[in-house]
Amino acid sequence: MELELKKLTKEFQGFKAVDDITLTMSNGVYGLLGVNGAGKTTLMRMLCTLIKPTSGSILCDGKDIFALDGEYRRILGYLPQEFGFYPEFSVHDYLMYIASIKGMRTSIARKRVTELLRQVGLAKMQNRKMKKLSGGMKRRAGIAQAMLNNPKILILDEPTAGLDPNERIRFRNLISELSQDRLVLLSTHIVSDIEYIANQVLLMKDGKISHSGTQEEIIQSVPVKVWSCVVANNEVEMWQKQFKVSNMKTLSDGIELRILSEKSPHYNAKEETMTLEDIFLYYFGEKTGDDYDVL
Ligand SMILES: Nc1ncnc2c1ncn2[C@@H]1O[C@H](COP(=O)(O)OP(=O)(O)OP(=O)(O)O)[C@@H](O)[C@H]1O
Repeated sequence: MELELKKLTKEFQGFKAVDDITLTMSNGVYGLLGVNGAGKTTLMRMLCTLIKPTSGSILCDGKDIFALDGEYRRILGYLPQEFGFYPEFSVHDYLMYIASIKGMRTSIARKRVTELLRQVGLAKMQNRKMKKLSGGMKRRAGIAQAMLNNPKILILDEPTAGLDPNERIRFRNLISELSQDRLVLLSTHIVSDIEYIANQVLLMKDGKISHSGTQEEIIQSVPVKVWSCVVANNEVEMWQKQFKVSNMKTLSDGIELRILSEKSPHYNAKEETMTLEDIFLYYFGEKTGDDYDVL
C-alpha cells in the first residue's frame, strides 16, 4: 500500500492551508506534528477525499484517490477531531449502526463489532450509552468505528487531544497494536505521542512538510547541539535573548537552562541528548502542546 502526494495544495480564498506537499507514505505509523493551524486537518481531510485539492494529486498505489472514489474509501478508516455520534445509542448499537452505513452485512458486522470492542477495551461498556462515556472511551469507540472495515489506511486527527495521561498511554498502545500491516497517519501537537509510536515523523509548518524521516534522522538534521547549564536567576533573561532555550528548571543554586546552540554556550555547560521536543522548539520556535507530563 503506497500513498503518494504530488505537489498537493489547498487554498482557501487565496490562503494556502496546504502548500505544495510532495511525499510518499507506505505501511507504518506516520506522526504528523505541527502547531495549531499548520494545516494538518486540511491535509487529512484531502487524504480522506472529504475536500478536493486546489491543485496536485493523491495517488493510492498509483491511482488517483478521487477517481477511485468508493473503492478507495473501502480501504480507508478515519477518526476526525470531532466525531459525530448518537448520544442515546449504546456503544454496541452505535458501532452496528456505523457498520450498516458502511454497507456491512449484519452477521459480519456483529462479529467484527465484538472483536473490536474487545480490542479497544470497551467490551464491558458495550451497553453503556455513548453520552455516558469518558473522553478517552469515546475516542476508543471512535477508533473502533474507523476500524470496522479493517482499513489498509487509518487516519487519526489528534486522537490523544484532551486525554488524561493513563488514557493517552492506553491509546498509544492501541494505535501501535492496530498499526500492523497498514498505513497509520496520526496528527498531534504533542511530541511525546510521536516519540512513542511513530516510525516516521512529518514536521508541518505553514502548510508545508518541513522535515520528514525517522526520529533519529530528524534529530541528526538539526545543525545545533543541546546543552545544560546553571545560571543565576537574574541572568535568565539575558541568556534567553542570546540563545534558544528549550527548557528551564529551578534548582536551589539557580536556574538550569536547556540551550540549543552550535557551540558550548558556557565553560560550565554540559552536552545533553537531543530530543524531538528540542527539535520542535528549534524549527517552530515554540514549545509543544504537551498538557500532561507523561514521560
Ligand atoms: N474551510 C476553511 N476556510 C478557510 N480557512 C480554513 C478552512 N479550513 C482551514 N482553514 C485555515 O487553514 C489553516 C490550517 O487549518 P487546519 O485546521 O488544517 O490546521 P491544523 O494544523 O489542523 O490546526 P489544529 O491543530 O488547530 O486543528 C488555518 O489557518 C485555518 O484557519
